Amino acid sequence: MTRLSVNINKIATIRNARGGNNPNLVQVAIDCERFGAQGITVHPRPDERHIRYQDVLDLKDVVTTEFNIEGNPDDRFIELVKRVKPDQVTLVPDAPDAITSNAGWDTIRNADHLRKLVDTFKSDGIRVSIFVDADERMVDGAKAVGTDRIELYTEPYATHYPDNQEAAIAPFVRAAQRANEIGLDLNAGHDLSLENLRYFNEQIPYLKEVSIGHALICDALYFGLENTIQMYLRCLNRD
Ligand SMILES: CC(=O)[C@@H](O)[C@H](O)COP(=O)(O)O
Ligand SMILES: NCC(=O)COP(=O)(O)O
Repeated sequence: MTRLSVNINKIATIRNARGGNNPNLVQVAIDCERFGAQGITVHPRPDERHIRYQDVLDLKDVVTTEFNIEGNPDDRFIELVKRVKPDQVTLVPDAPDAITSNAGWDTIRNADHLRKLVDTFKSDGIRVSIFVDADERMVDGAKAVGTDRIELYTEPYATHYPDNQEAAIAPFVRAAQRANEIGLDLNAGHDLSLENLRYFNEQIPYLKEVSIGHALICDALYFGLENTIQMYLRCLNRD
């Protein structure tokens, strides 16, 4: 079964637009779980343009499914994650000024750095996932630094899916097979949507979890949050 973790960054974006507490991020997280989400993902960024560090502390007390914190492991992020002790931390190499995540780690060039990070989080009992492109060398590099999981960066899949599904999925199938062969569990995320999710999940049987934010929150404007989460869950149902 592939689990759906709802990324609530965009809820914080809307809240921050007016400076108050509407929508209430904590209540939305509780409601996402009530509507069927099997995890909550947040991606605090140094400028706190959506998720604030305080939000992560507040969410720790209410998330009852899987809590996944994603981000670039600078000192403040490391301290936050070690304080909150979520179920999973996903390490993402995004620059502070990036509009959104735009690449996976070079797990070979950054091996020493990643190994230390993996050790520090695992020593606190936090599962570690490393964000990587669909490249078997990067998958092998992730395994070598001791991570529990990888998250495949799916933006290239989402971009090419409308033109050629088979070509778009091919590198992801190869990377997923490699991860499975060497005993790495597999997550995926970025720009997954109602259009492209079902095919991705069908083609990659080893998938443990997808984290989805942008498209899901956009869809919720039309279909409502409960309906939308149920629609995404149906895309993940392989029966
Ligand atoms: C790692 C990843 O792909 C997502 O966390 C994505 O970066 C969402 O972040 P934003 O909501 O800031 O775009
Ligand atoms: N890890 C990916 C994520 O959390 C959500 O990415 P997106 O759906 O907002 O592109």
